[in-house]
Amino acid sequence: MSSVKIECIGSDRYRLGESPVWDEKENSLLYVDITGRKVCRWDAASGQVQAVSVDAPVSSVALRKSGDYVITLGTRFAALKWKEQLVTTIAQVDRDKAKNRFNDGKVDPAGRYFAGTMAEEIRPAVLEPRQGSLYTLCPDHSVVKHFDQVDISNGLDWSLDHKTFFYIDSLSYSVDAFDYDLQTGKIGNRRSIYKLEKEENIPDGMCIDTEGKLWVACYNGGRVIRLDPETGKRIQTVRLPTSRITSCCFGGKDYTEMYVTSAYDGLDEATLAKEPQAGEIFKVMGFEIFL
Ligand SMILES: O=C(O)[C@H](O)[C@@H](O)[C@H](O)[C@H](O)CO
Ligand SMILES: [Zn+2]
Repeated sequence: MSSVKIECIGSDRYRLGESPVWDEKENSLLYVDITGRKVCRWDAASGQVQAVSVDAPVSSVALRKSGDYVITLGTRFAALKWKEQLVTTIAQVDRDKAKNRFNDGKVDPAGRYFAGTMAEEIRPAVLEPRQGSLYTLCPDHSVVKHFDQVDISNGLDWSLDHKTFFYIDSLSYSVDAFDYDLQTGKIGNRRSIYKLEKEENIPDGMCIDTEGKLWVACYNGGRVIRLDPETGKRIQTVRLPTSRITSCCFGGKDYTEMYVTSAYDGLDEATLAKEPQAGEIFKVMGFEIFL
């Protein structure tokens, strides 16, 4: 039996909340609203949210040693100076695909920013297929392309021993693994480790816990699921009060809380009435693994 407790942080709702990242030094949660074109920062102590508006869909945010951030903005990797609200382009991808944008991204244990792209959605999860690619922004600002033919590049993370890279292309309904070489940043030997069940719907963002198990946000599935990458089995389900669950990360004191983002973009009036919490950011507490 699961005894988790779910709260929402603040009362703000986001069109397409994504990319939660815990900033330990600042005791804050960073996240984005992709279609709302905002990078947000929730201060855990005060409960206040600050936001920086940007001029294109912003799909992920990563912490920099300097204290500022790198973001994926449209088809660009860009630096964001928070106080100055200043955005400067670092690199651009998919120049031949005018309608593409970046989607989820995350930094590997050696400081490489992995992020993938996708075509513009006509409505959520409906788009021209195979237009996306997976890229890495290296610390020297060079960009590496790993592969193309991606539908919706989404959740990603690394195993605790850094030897495996986990990756989701949403419309494959699969969580995949690759061998990972931390020295070179190269990936290889792709295989599926879990196929989502019908009611779990579309796999979106993901994170890994201290036991090396994966947590996958289920878009249109109203839940996060915990997977054992060794056995390929689902070992826990945590239901959230809204259907469009987009991503998750651990954070808070000692990293015992999980922050979960959600979206309300594309929901019709009737669903919105039934799901008044669509688009909120949730905090999940009371995980058995930390008790
Ligand atoms: O949150 C994201 O990663 C995408 O930007 C969203 O658009 C949804 O995931 C997608 O619609 C369903 O897969
Ligand atoms: Zn996503």
